[in-house]
Amino acid sequence: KETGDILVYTVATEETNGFDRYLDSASEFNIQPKILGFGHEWRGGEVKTHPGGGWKLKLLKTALEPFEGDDNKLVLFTDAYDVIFLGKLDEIVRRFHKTGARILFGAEPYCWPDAGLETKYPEVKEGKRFLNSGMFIGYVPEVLKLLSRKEIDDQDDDQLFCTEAYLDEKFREDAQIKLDHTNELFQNLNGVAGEIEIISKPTKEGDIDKYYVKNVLYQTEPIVIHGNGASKHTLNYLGNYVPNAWNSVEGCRQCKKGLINLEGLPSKDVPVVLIALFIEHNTPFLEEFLNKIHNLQYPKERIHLFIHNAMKFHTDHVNNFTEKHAKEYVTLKQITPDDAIPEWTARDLSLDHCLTKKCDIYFSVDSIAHIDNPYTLKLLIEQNRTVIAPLLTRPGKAWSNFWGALSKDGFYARSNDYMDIVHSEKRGLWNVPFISNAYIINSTLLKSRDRTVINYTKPKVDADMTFCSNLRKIDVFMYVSNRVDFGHLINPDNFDTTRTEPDMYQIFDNAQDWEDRYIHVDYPENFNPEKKDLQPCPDVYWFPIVSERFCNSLINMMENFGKWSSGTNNDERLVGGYEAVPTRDIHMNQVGWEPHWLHFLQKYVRPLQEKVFIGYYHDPPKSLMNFVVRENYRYRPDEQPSLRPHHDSSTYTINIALNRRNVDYEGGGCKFIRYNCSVVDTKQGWLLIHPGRLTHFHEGLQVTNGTRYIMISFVDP
Ligand SMILES: O=C(O)CCC(=O)C(=O)O
Ligand SMILES: [Fe+2]
Repeated sequence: KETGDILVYTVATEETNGFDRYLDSASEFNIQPKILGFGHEWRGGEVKTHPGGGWKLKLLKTALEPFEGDDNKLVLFTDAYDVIFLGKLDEIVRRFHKTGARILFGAEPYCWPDAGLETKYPEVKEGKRFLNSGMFIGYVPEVLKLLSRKEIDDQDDDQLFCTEAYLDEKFREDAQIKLDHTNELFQNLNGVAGEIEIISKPTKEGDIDKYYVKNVLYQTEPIVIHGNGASKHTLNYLGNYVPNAWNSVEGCRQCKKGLINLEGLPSKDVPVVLIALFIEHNTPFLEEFLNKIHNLQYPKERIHLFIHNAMKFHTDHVNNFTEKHAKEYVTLKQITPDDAIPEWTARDLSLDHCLTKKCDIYFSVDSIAHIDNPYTLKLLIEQNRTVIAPLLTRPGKAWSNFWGALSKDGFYARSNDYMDIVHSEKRGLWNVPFISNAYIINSTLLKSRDRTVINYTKPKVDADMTFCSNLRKIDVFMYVSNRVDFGHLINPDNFDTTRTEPDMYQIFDNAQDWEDRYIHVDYPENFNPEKKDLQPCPDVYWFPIVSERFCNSLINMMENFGKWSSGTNNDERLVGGYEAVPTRDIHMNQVGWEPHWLHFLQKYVRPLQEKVFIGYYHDPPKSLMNFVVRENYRYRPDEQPSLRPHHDSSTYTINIALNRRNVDYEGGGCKFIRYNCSVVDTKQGWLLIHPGRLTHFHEGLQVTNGTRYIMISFVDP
């Protein structure tokens, strides 16, 4: 059989993620390459592939010399770190024989490293014209002839060496050297990403779809691919699917490779983790961010904490957290706004701090990254990759913490599968060129290179971009996983910390977080068909709607604003300037919160209204009068602690109790005169909803002690 007579060689001095992938792809097809140069200092120049691969060719020459007289022996030589096999050796050999060459090189669109040689190249009718030395196959005698054609130095450029041989017409003809112009066998990826597609089709056996690389320009399916030059990320992208990294039956096959299991390990044996938290910007819902970190299911006696807080606004949040919880962790290192340490430095410091603490795992989390899944840390460690991020997205948006592709200048570009990944229509493990906001790093990487290689610091460049660019340079793969849901990203864009209670204003930008904090935990129960609606008086309904936190925040917003109305009939805030039944109040628009409130009415109140007052639809609900009433008990007769009987100018009115009867105040309540029915036992965060006109003539009852706050809206006046 032909394949017994082929030698497969590569050169690699050390293990890298790319080398592991090369070996994995080889073993997928039972190819057993011989590795030359392993464990040696690289002697082929600074860039590991080229220029300066003379040493590679010398190693190959030495390896082939024992086979010199073996006229029928073939040799397949490829780079290692940036090559993937997509087919079996006998198929590779078959395609080689079809070309009639004695040596076949892969081709590429660039005349490199010496563009001046372009005119010396034979013209081609179709395909790429220039030689690339990263992949070739040939008969041993001819390959040895090629390698002996001239003296080679370690530092020489291997591609130039092979190019000169090819451009020597007599030599080319004698040795029958050809280029694989149209990618029948070899595909160099640099500059041709637009010709390459991932296709899926059933295997010969039938019942499973697998992925293949297709060159759609030449309609070929090359079976050895090479991420030469700037095309490493194209190769990484393809490597997410081929060879058999994905298929229609098993989904993400590469996800299941190399896993470790922490389940059942005693705490003392689980990896030591440094969790590094970065608060570099004012961020909504920071308390929840910290709590989610604290809720991670991982032994705290194996966790060191590092917190860089650059924002004064968050000092109390961080201090409250550390005062409460720091003791539970092995150590805590805190950098405060007063330390005035810039982000870049803090991030670099945290890497060193991890090593100081003899960490096994570094886990970096930015303040916008909400790790909702408490198993995230454990799952990421078990995935056992050098660098891996949990996929985090802005809910309902295309925004995420990874880039699927890179533009030429190293910025964001969208990959074909980006939306499928962001929306988790495809779940798996994705090798991508940029991750941020939350990721773990195996400390073996941090130990293997110092801060001159792995760091965040480059003047005027974003810290994450610098970091990822550094990792790309040393061939470290960055994975993002969406195997399960891990969490989401906060949108900090419109966070106005000059407001009192700024998170209350986040109902639009961070809707889910807003709901989690400010909507009553029992709100969904209002829609449970098994439950009977509470009706304390005829056509007055009673529902839990907002949290205690909401109530306190709204009171705080109003008290901080402080300009309570006088409670007289003259009210310059109203169009007519006259209020027949005045209260001491502050309107929502006075604190810039009316749009938020109207949205709240539409999203949370309207469904309740539609449920109890059947047949009335008014979407969105309109309301001009939205205000918080403060009723102080005073002995002075001119302070009105009650409200005389009246109708509201509304189709329906909502009335939310913001504080606690018999704790914060006594008395108070609302009496519906027509039914001789009062609601006095109001509950904080609960809403009363009743018709405004005709039937529900009502009065506010006397507050007999303390201060009562209620939130009122006259809906659809
Ligand atoms: O005090 C109450 O609960 C009733 C308030 C009221 O009816 C109003 O503000 O229009
Ligand atoms: Fe009223």
